Amino acid sequence: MAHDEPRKRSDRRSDDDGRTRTVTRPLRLALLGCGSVGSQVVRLLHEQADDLTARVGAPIELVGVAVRRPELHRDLGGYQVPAELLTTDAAALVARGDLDLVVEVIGGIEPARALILSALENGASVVTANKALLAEDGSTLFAAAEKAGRDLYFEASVAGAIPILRPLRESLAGDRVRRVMGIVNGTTNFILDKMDSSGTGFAEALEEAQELGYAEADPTADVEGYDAAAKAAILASLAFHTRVTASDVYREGIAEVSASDVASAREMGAVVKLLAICELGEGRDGPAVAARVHPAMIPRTHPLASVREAYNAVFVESEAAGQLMFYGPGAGGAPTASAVLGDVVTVARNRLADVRGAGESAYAALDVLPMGQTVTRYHVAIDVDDRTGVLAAVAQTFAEHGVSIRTVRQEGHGDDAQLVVVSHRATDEALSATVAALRTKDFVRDISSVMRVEGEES
Ligand SMILES: NC(=O)c1ccc[n+]([C@@H]2O[C@H](COP(=O)([O-])OP(=O)(O)OC[C@H]3O[C@@H](n4cnc5c(N)ncnc54)[C@H](O)[C@@H]3O)[C@@H](O)[C@H]2O)c1
Ligand SMILES: N[C@@H](CCO)C(=O)O
Ligand code: NA
Repeated sequence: MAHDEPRKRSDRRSDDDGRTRTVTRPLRLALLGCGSVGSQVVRLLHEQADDLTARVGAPIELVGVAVRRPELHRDLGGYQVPAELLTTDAAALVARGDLDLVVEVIGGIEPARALILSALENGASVVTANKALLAEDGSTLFAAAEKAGRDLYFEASVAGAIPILRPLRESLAGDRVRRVMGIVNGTTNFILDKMDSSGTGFAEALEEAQELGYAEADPTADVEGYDAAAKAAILASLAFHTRVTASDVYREGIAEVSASDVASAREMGAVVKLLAICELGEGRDGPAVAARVHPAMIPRTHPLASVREAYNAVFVESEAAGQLMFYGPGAGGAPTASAVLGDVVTVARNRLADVRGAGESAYAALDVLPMGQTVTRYHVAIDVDDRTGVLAAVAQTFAEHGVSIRTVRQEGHGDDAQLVVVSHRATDEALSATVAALRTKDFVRDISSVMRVEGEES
């Protein structure tokens, strides 16, 4: 059904006493996918129907649920999904033409992308939790929403229940964001927290995360930083009004983080976290965006250091507001469904009022800095010969690459001698060249730990 002419959403009627009242028809919602998140969306829509009606101004009617195996979805926590609502034909459901809202919680690129595009073309607004799709091809979705005059909301796609995209899109729309630094993957935070609190190695901590159901059987997306990189792309796009895709984000996972890295961090009053960092840097032609995901040491006094277990948090620094911290559960069916429902209410209100919320904001169109040009600091633990002049030679190597040293300390003596150097800020290119040069020196026996340091200015 063409949606060029808005369907009539309410009628003005006169009561017997002559007062007019508004009769509003229900808003029709279709759900795509009924797994961890989708099943909780159905539950909340059902259990909170009266409150949602009051908040939106019209009832939200669930008119279809696309699933792969209907026999698995009849009973959702005691609520019987009417059999006639379940369908295995998601494409037909989104194309039926009378939908107001479509919630996509299937995940992945296809068929999610085709279904979202069809939903928008057929006149529905869309709410999605799909970080992978938004980070790969958000601009296609935004353009389709713009063309259709409909909304595209996705709060659940980054840090689950934590309100962070709405603050960036709306609350901070009058400010100038400088940096967004977050722990946006619960699985890896659980593993690193375990390594920190118990001294175990990566493999053992991963096994425990898998036993407790935090990590998937194939943990690649979390452990190698792909999940966090997708979220970083979404955060950077919103914070800096620039299109940033997952492939623009520099990415290193946590598989190489060793028990001795964690112990070394502890020695200097720091903790290792997998950080997603989106910030403004200096490009050749002015300000540019830098977006990266990698393990880093942060001081234990930093707000992000207190984020334990599988929790998420996002630390935002902006010009006028200063420092803001958003903290909470970054995953799980019900917490993620909370974020989805929040978007559903907003989008439903907009449909009733025949207005749109904020669309894509990419007007700044900043360049994205390569990792080599990004400014950071390094912590380097160097196993060295314990003799006169070695410390001076190490310092000389840093100086030759234009990298200034902030602190240096010696651990152990003789065969166990180690120099632990923390640099001042320099480009990643200069810092990695320094480490490469150190590796060639005859007095260097091994470089046992190299890690970036974040959370302090100098
Ligand atoms: N689970 C979380 O904690 C969490 C947190 C934030 C965001 N998300 C995002 O939410 C989305 C859903 O995640 P989930 O954890 O609920 O996944 P899930 O695997 O539990 O559920 C997805 C469901 O979609 C179904 N499905 C697959 N293809 C389909 C198709 N063609 N038609 C109909 N149904 C189909 C699957 O059978 C499955 O039941 C993903 O984009 C994910 O990244 C999840
Ligand atoms: N796998 C993610 C949750 C979904 O984004 C995590 O571990 O945080
Ligand atoms: Na969120």
